[in-house]
Amino acid sequence: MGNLLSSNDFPVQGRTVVIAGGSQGMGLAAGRQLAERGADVVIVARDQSKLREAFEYIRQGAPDPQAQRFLQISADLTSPSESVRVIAEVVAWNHGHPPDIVWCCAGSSHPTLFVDTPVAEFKTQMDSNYFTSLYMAHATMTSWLKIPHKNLVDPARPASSSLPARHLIFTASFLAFYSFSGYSSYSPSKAALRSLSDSLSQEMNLYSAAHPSEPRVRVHTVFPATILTEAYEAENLIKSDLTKVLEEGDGGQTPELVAARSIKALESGQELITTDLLTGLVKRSMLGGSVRGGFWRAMGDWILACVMGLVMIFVRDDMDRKAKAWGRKFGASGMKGDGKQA
Ligand SMILES: NC(=O)C1=CN([C@@H]2O[C@H](COP(=O)(O)OP(=O)(O)OC[C@H]3O[C@@H](n4cnc5c(N)ncnc54)[C@H](OP(=O)(O)O)[C@@H]3O)[C@@H](O)[C@H]2O)C=CC1
Ligand SMILES: CCCCCCCCCCCCCCCC(=O)[C@@H](N)CO
Repeated sequence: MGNLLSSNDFPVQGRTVVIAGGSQGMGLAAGRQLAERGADVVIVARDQSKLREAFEYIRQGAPDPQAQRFLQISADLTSPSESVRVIAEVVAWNHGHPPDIVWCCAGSSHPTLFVDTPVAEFKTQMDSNYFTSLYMAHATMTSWLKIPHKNLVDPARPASSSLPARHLIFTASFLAFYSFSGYSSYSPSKAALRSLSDSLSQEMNLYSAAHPSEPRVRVHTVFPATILTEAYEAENLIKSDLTKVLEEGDGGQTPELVAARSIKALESGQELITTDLLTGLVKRSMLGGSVRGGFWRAMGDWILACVMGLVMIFVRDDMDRKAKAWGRKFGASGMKGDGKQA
């Protein structure tokens, strides 16, 4: 609430939101804030007891607990058939209607140096970060876009949809724009999400033109920097000291702040969303042909891109120097002291 009605591109009151990875961290914070805005919220994750706790926390945020509905579904989203089941359960629960908004927050990180990373982990990371989102996107898009022919020729339907748009939201990372030592198993999965997001958002033009009476589908990706969650504390236990030094310029944000800024950006219609200044700047050096959201925003991005194109040369150079100095001082493990991992 609190938004000018006319300028809100992301109305959620009375709408159904699915949050994949909604049982903790950023997904949980987003679920709670959307419930506070009047949405019906479905959370999906693997661990049942965390889901139960999260369900209660989200439900308690609802301003209208009589009217608003909530659902928890336990599923491992690295399996494509599980994503199909999740959407089918949501459709059945939602009186035969697909969800209006699907936000993919599931993911994990294993920030060890390349040769210190068990080789199986590279696939695990793609599964956990990229494929969980891709499978959810595929199941969701199928429910939205495979429209029965009879609906298309219904003369009672308006030629141009006045219904609010549907939204598919991915969660990537700062590291999708600029990666560095320690993130070789994680960053590629997040960069792939950005590429998927660009492909899908372009493809949606086809559907909005072919099915003008259906709600438009919008695709967004959020790129958080450090989020101060339990997962972040856990990743720091295996993270090399070198990686910690390289990222020490980023103080981190609470999951609540990341969720709040993401929702605000969605309300203002942004497609590639950053929630902190640093990532916003680095994004400008990497936008390429991604959607900017209007002429003036594009011009602002272009000016910042000139500046950031130069700044990133020095950012990279500085990190290269730090890595070399580290190697000379501590050897190749990336750890301080005798080079043995703690
Ligand atoms: N923390 C950070 O510093 C940053 C995180 N990110 C990204 O933001 C997102 C949220 O991060 P954060 O809040 O820290 O993460 P958390 O680990 O706190 O939460 C992850 C959520 O996803 C669920 N999940 C994980 N794997 C699966 C799976 N295979 N199937 C179903 N559910 C799954 C978890 O529940 P369960 O384990 O029970 O399944 C949990 O609900 C992630 O995609 C992360 O990569 C981006 C930038 C920085
Ligand atoms: C003006 C431009 C200056 C740029 C300086 C670069 C400073 C480094 C910021 C590092 C941020 C790292 C976030 C990682 C988040 C993440 O996804 C992981 N926590 C998951 O494992």
